Amino acid sequence: MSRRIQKIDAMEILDSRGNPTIRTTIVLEDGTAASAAVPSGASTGENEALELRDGDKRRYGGKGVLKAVRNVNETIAPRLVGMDVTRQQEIDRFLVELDGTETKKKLGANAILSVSMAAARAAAAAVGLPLYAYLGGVQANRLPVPMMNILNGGAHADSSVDFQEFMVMPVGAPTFAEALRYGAETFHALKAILKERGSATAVGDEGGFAPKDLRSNEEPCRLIVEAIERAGYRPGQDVAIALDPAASSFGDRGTYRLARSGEGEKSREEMVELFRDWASRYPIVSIEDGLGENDWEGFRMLTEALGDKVQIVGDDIFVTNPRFIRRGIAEGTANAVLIKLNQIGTVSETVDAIRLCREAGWNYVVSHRSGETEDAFIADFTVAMDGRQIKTGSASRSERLAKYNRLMEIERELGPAARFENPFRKG
Ligand SMILES: C=C(OP(=O)(O)O)C(=O)O
Ligand SMILES: [Mg+2]
Repeated sequence: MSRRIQKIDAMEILDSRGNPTIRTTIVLEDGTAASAAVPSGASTGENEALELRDGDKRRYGGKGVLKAVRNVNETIAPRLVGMDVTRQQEIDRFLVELDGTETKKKLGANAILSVSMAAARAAAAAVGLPLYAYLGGVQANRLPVPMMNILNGGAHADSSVDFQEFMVMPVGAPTFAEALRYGAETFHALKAILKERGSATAVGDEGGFAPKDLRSNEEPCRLIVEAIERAGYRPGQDVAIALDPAASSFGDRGTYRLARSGEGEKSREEMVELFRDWASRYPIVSIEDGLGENDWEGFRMLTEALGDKVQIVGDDIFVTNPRFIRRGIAEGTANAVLIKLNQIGTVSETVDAIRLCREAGWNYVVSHRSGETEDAFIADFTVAMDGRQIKTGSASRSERLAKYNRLMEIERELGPAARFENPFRKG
């Protein structure tokens, strides 16, 4: 059966914020067809690969992606037709070279990634394997612990907190499906607590609650501990807390302005002290982007202060780019990397970023974007990469549940071979 590419067809679709994004379908000579859709961030890192948008204000306020669609259909497609779709690295290298820019700004990282992901999916279908097994081989049998964002702030909601994400991690669950249940029950308990207080229970972009009446950035931690207990779990042992303040959105280079909560300005030293204090009082196991994307010194200080107890994750600072991750490893900037395929723009380069983490003994967390689609690629990708953590929103909003539900399906499919364990347990 021929695994050669016969046709590539991209189109504009909408993401979970109602903004345009791109979906590409690859059809092989043997008739196999597979599609992939690309997500989009709101609190993007300044060094991310470029998401090409039309800029025509008459369509979606300039956010259309027809140029990216055209780049796939008119520039990429004719050159890839006839190629063996299982040659992922060759396809990705070809796409990178065809673009020829550092940030993929010529063709657009959204255009390029849609082809790269669709190729992986078409190849998996052609060889008759689930995507996780195709990309990960026989060892791809570990399910990740979900990081479920149950309270939203910052760039993802009009709530009264500056910090973007307050997540629960069911680290004590025995299986992925049980972890999801612990997380969903904690989400429901938090809803009940917010209702009792008279707070709003509408949700933000990633499906976490977004109340406007919280008076500090710390209050969500207190409420979440209460929710964990009310759901019948032990804070820290069964369900822990992970944070993504996304600090670049409220400061950088050493000064942080906590305006929404009215907590005022903080230096990098004060931010590090805040996290040290919180980590001593709450069951916090992971802090992502506690400092801004250019505050390498602040990151290093936080890692020095807490890195032996808490996972320090770099998102905006590393942008899934091996160049920045290498610097981080050399300088002790963090001990983990957030992995987002569209920050770098091809499947192969994302795998390279993960390989670097593994070699350095760093953790890595595969992540959704705040503007998502129903595409569950990252669920399979996480299992393929033996990723032990996935961050993909709360237990509400179907674009987030598409990933969690796919992981339940994978766990069921793997049967007794499925593994699941607390990524922070020592020894
Ligand atoms: C998922 C995130 O948000 P966005 O997609 O808006 O960058 C994040 O900051 O980790
Ligand atoms: Mg982040």
